[in-house]
Amino acid sequence: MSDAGAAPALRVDGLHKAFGEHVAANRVSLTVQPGSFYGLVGPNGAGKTTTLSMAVGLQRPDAGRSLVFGVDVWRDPLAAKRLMGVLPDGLALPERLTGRELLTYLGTLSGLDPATVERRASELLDVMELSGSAERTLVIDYSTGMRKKIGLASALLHGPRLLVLDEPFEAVDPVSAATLKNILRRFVAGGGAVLLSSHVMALVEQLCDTVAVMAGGVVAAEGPLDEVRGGRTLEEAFVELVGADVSGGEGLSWLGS
Ligand SMILES: Nc1ncnc2c1ncn2[C@@H]1O[C@H](COP(=O)(O)OP(=O)(O)OP(=O)(O)O)[C@@H](O)[C@H]1O
Repeated sequence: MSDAGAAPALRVDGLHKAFGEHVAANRVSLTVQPGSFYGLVGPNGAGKTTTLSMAVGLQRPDAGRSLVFGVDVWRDPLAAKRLMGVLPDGLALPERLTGRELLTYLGTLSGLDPATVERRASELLDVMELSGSAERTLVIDYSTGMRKKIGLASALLHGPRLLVLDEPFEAVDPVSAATLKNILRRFVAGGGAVLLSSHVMALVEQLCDTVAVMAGGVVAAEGPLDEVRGGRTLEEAFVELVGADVSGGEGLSWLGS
């Protein structure tokens, strides 16, 4: 293992993935520093999920590598996984468990002692507002927002130093979103690094210090938020960078007639 103290929290280097003729991620390189809140934005189909899933070791790249605090995700997956917490897109959770049972199961699997698992599970369930009556609910009966919250609790349970979160705020109500934002800010203030993808520019502007804009499988811009915005809103910069046609649906004459 290399010196984890000196290395970036995440270094993605030339990650490439094609599905048949279609290149979903084209030699993508990104660097997330410790203590950084990093936002990955891009239109639908830009390659964000493909990039994140390769970066964390869930999808094997055709080329390139991913290092978590200097540890190669594909060469040393166990060491890399100890350092990161992941909230994948379309998270598949064991569903016939309650939230507490799920955390207990995952905490035990990750090698934590039972007392630590119980203490952390209780704290996480409280903070995520999944204690009380929600504790008796099976994950299969959770709403989408509750799934995101238990997914984030699962990602935090083993005390990672890097969080990689694919659309963590999707379908989360505003009160829960405020709670999640506070948890993530605290995590970053404590020296952790967060990489998240989102479609919500306002949220990325509010939370992130560094952003990357992806379009058509390539990184169109990466850098400090203010640099990428260049005096505009992130949304304006985004539209310009991805060359989007922001038409108002002029063809839809039957709408509103
Ligand atoms: N397993 C797969 N098989 C075939 N094509 C795929 C597969 N996964 C992704 N793609 C294609 O790769 C491209 C990038 O998809 P990806 O899900 O990475 O984009 P995204 O930026 O996360 O999009 P969204 O914001 O809509 O979630 C899309 O054109 C998608 O159809």
